[in-house]
Amino acid sequence: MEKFKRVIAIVTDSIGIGEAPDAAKYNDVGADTLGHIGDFFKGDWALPNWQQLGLGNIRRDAPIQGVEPIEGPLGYFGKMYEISAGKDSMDGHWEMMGLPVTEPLGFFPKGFPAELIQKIEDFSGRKVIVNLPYSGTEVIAKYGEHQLKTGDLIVYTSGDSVLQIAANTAVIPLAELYKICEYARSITTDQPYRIGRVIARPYVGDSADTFTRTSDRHDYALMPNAPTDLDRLQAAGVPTYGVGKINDIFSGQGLDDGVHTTSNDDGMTQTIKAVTDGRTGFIFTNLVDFDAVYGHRRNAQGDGDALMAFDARLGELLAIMEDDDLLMITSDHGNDPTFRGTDHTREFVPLVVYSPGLPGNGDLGIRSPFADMGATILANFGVANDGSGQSFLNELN
Ligand SMILES: O=P(O)(O)O[C@@H]1C[C@H](O)[C@@H](CO)O1
Ligand SMILES: [Mn+2]
Ligand SMILES: [Mn+2]
Repeated sequence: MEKFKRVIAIVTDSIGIGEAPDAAKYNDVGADTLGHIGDFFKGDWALPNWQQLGLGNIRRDAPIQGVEPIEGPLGYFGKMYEISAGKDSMDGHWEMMGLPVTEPLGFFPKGFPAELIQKIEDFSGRKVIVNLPYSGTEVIAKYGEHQLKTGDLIVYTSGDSVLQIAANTAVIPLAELYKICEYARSITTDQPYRIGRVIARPYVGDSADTFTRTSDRHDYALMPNAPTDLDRLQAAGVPTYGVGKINDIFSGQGLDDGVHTTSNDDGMTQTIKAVTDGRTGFIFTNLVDFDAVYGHRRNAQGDGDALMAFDARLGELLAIMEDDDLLMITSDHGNDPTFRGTDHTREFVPLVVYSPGLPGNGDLGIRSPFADMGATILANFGVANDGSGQSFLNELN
């Protein structure tokens, strides 16, 4: 008999809480997404709902300005660090679900090999330009007008294992962009090109200062190369529901159902709706704006504002939770908006767990790998795990 009839896990994508133990390997020493956003606001910001659950209690030693530790938080608090080789969304989410990505994927800091580019050109009948690591907003600002004239494909990458294709839908219709991405995905699943994600990046606009990316982004992740905790839950008859890009990240594997979202706000609306609709089992939500709209744009103001907007919606969710609901809030990697470059940052991620039916005020300590989260969800539903994580269900007392 499960302890909780419904477990909700919300991933605040890219909200790290300080450099990870192996940050030096990624040249990310000093990264601290939440701490540096707090510094940017000089403490003049607040996340009252998340703080009352215990977010500020994770960092007693170096408090986040504006989100200090409190006496008697309502939830359980801790932080996790990952063992996956990459610091990307796919690695982080798969590891949460018991499948760390320890075998390094293809990274192309100097651009993709000519033979790979040639295949994409032959398939699409379009020339490929750029083929370098780039910020996705800067690359369309710089090459978008060229693309409008020529219909060339803008291919670029980043510090992650990603192959991104940006296309103005006025000259490359969305359906064609998806077809090209699906082809690119099909030729990049095995070494030496085993790439974590192919990402379709549609945008609109007729000049460099009006180009705007749309929410029709689509991430084509690798298929999980082994069962995840989602598969184990599904096989045990526990309903699994994905909100936001969860479905893309797992290529739908292990998910009964799901809903695409257009923003963090939509993501919280859909999560709250899943509760009011009476969905039970595991509800897995990703809120991507912190990463895609603010983190990669090094926009600390926007990131902080988005966190405060999330916190307000979190208050609505807390108000409708019942004693047999369990909520987990965590992240998949960092993306410090005050840090050099525009890539993710290798950080600890916060872990806050709450149920109205639990006394709270518990320290979950420092955990690794992220798979402890999935192991806890499996334990709640009485489903055997594969041993990659340790459940903390019994610490929720
Ligand atoms: O197009 P942008 O710069 O937003 O691309 C970022 C870089 C990451 O690899 C990718 C996935 O998170 O988004
Ligand atoms: Mn992410
Ligand atoms: Mn990202």
